[in-house]
Amino acid sequence: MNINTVEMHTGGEPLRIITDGFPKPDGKTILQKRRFVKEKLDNFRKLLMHEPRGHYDMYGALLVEPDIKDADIAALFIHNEGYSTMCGHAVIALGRYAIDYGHVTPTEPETKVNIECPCGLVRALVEYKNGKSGSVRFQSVPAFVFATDVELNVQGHGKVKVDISYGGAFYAFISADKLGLDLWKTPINQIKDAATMVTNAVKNEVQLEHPDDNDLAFIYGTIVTDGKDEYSDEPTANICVFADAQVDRSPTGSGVTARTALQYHKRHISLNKSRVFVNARIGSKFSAKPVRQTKCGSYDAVIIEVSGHAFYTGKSAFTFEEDDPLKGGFLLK
Ligand SMILES: O=C(O)[C@H]1NCC[C@@H]1O
Repeated sequence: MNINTVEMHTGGEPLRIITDGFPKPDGKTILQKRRFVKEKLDNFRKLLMHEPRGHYDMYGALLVEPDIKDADIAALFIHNEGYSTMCGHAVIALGRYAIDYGHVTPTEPETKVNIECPCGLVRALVEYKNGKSGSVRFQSVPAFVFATDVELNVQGHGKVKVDISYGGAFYAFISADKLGLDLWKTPINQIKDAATMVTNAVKNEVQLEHPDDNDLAFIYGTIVTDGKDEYSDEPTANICVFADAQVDRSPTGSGVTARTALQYHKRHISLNKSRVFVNARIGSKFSAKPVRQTKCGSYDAVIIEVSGHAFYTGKSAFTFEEDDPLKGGFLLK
């Protein structure tokens, strides 16, 4: 058995695009396909995300058949623990990939690439000049604030308040100082542990819901911020800890979507005003702006546009030997 991939990164966050060799999932809709892979093919995720072929913080996209008429490609998102519903850094990479690998015919100066994600259809525009794809901007699914000032009992931190917002996935938001952390100086493992305690508290104490599908209603991660949510021309920093204590090397596209929706809700930013978001440790940047108000069920929602740039890092042809005692992969925690 061989599995071939195209390797990219967006702001330092890896993306392993699985192009062939992965079994075709059953299911009509993308959420049915996501459920099928999660329940019946999860061993393949571990092969490709875990060691020795991957690592604790690996991230991947499995290309599947689209089921939305306007979609050019469709992808499931995989990581160290399972399957996310949205991945902005992956959308930025897949925008380039779709053009460069012939899924979409390029047009200058920008090419439309519609990407079906588990959360819905994400519309990307890929810069294309002189025969080369470049930066990508995408408009995500409706983003909305689920709740603000939610008081939680967080292990090791007592009572803390978080905001919870949806940007294709649900995130808890808290500024680093509220956890006694310094976004730039605190050892990353301490930030990771604290953020994970916040995520666990949300899991234990908050019943999330999403108007479209219950499969979307789970807390994906916690984003620790610099607290600078009032609009400024200066970048604002954050660190996203998601899945099983995985740390995003990018500013987190779905997280920036949710954070911008939160800033818009709090009147810290207005429509078509762009803000720069930076990963506090890597320095990689995305920009984001609210573009129009909408609804998501009964929630007041907003469409957010996120921009960034992805790069190719290689191709892989993975092989597997039946008598390999570690052929299933492993994670060192
Ligand atoms: O950029 C994003 O949205 C993704 N990066 C890793 C965690 C999220 O899925």
